[in-house]
Amino acid sequence: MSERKFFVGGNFKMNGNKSSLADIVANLNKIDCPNTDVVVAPPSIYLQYLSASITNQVKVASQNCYKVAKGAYTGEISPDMLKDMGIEWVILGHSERRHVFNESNELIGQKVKHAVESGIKIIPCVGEKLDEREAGVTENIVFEQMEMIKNNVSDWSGVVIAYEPVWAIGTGKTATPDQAQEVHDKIRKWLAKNVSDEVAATTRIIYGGSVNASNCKELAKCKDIDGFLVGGASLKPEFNDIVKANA
Ligand SMILES: O=C(CO)COP(=O)(O)O
Repeated sequence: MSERKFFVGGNFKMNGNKSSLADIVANLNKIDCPNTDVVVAPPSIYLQYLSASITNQVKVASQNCYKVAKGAYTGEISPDMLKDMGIEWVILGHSERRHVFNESNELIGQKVKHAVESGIKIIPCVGEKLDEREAGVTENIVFEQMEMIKNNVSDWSGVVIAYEPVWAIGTGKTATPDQAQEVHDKIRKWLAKNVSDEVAATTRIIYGGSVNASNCKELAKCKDIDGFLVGGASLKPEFNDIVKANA
């Protein structure tokens, strides 16, 4: 049994409105899972709405933030602002940020650095595209992304790594438990070699990509899968079952 606390994140992406989020919150408020960290990330305009209406231990995360504290950066929000509003977590480097909004590995590194230094907890995401997996370079891509994260993390205690193979996101094509475990194991060994044995042993590595109530239990059995980052299914009542995947 891993000593790492199970972690389940829900990434709502650009979905939801006051009415649907009220239903989602009613569902989230039924979660009673002290042995699991649960963190949900609504669109930023609803961060406050969610954090004000959640009544249990579920935490709220931003889906993104910028690399400096304040200034002339129209449309951006900073880790300081998130903290000011009581938000403790931020997702960084999600594949949609990387591939839809062309965020470079370098920019993600800068965001990671600033967020960690600002004292906010981060969920940096890594993962290969389909052509990269097919070309046999999954490891190179993931390690390159990990290198950028490592170079910018001064304190690993508030870091949860999300492995999200791009080909599995929103496609219904989940990585098999073996496929996911193989990459999680490689990331953990990479952390041992490049950071420290302690960081490798204690850092949660969560899987994302078409996780749902039917496939989560098998994935959760894998030794190096410490939880999930859930997209589509986090908008549905089945999210509560995913939270209990390791029970
Ligand atoms: O991108 C994801 C979570 O961040 C995964 O999305 P889906 O669960 O919809 O595939």
